[in-house]
Amino acid sequence: MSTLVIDHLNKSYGSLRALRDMTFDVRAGEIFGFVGSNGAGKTTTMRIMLGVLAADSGQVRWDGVALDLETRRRVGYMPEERGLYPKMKVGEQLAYLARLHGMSPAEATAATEYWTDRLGVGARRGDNVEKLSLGNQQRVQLAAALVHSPDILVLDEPFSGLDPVAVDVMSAVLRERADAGVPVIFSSHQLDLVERLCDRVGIVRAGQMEALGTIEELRTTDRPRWLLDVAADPAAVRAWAAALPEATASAVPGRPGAVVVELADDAAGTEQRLLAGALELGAVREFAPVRPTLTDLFRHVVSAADGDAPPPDGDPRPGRARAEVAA
Ligand SMILES: Nc1ncnc2c1ncn2[C@@H]1O[C@H](COP(=O)(O)OP(=O)(O)OP(=O)(O)O)[C@@H](O)[C@H]1O
Repeated sequence: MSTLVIDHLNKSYGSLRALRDMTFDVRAGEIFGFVGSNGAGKTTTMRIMLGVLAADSGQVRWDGVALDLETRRRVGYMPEERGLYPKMKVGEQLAYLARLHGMSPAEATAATEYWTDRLGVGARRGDNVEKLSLGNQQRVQLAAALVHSPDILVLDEPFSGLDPVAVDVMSAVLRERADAGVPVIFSSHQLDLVERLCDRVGIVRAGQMEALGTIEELRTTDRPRWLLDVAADPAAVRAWAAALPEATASAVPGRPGAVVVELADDAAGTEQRLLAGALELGAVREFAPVRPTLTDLFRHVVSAADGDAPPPDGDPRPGRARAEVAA
């Protein structure tokens, strides 16, 4: 099984450093979610992966070998700027793209029919692309990325503008391709979707990979947070929580008897002592770990940001979440 390795990519546009040692990998059979704020460098990275843009330094390898023209023909790419010919018929266009990738006319026709049907635009094969709604054009664009049975999938915001049914179809297709051993990477700002779909996630900021890992790894913290809802005088609960040693407490809006306590460490039994302390105040209505969502993690990573400006060299960026640091 082959891994796609993005190895220390650097890229500047004039004086703007768009990528700074961008490093991660996408493994065969996984769906990798590539997230980051606007201008963080996702499209630049993907364009370099496709060879439509050259890196200043660094390399993209597949199966241990630098991506060459031949390997790039085996990539299914969905560019952010999209790339369909508006005045060409959907079916003809897809068959043409399949032929460009070396399929026979019969194979190209069969693949075109399969993917347009699968993506719900089979009835539009005879229409010019420009006649389709934006969402349907997007489905055709995904068909264009898939029609030649690629060994690698690189998709720039494939879900933007899709209705929920199309999102489900697209999600199922990506999972199916990954299950067939294809490394799949896509960028998205729809973090709930990324959280649901991806095996691993990379959060990019200012051209650099800031946090990398499974959602589970990224959510794991050495400062666990617990929600406590106690049937007692809210002021007493808050005072008790504020006085806890080595912990930070915050109120929960709309829930007077509840507090969220962030523990200083995850030493065994700490949370049980917390619970025991709360029980001395009154009956505990709820006691549960508070786990960050991908959106929380994203905010945390990106909150250190000041627009697109890269951090100064050596800046430790307090609080950065990094489950796995790419070598
Ligand atoms: N052709 C270009 N010339 C000059 N600057 C560019 C060019 N392309 C991108 N940039 C800049 O490089 C940085 C990275 O842009 P990129 O498009 O890779 O970000 P992105 O993460 O894909 O953003 P978005 O989520 O908004 O699509 C941005 O500051 C952008 O303005």
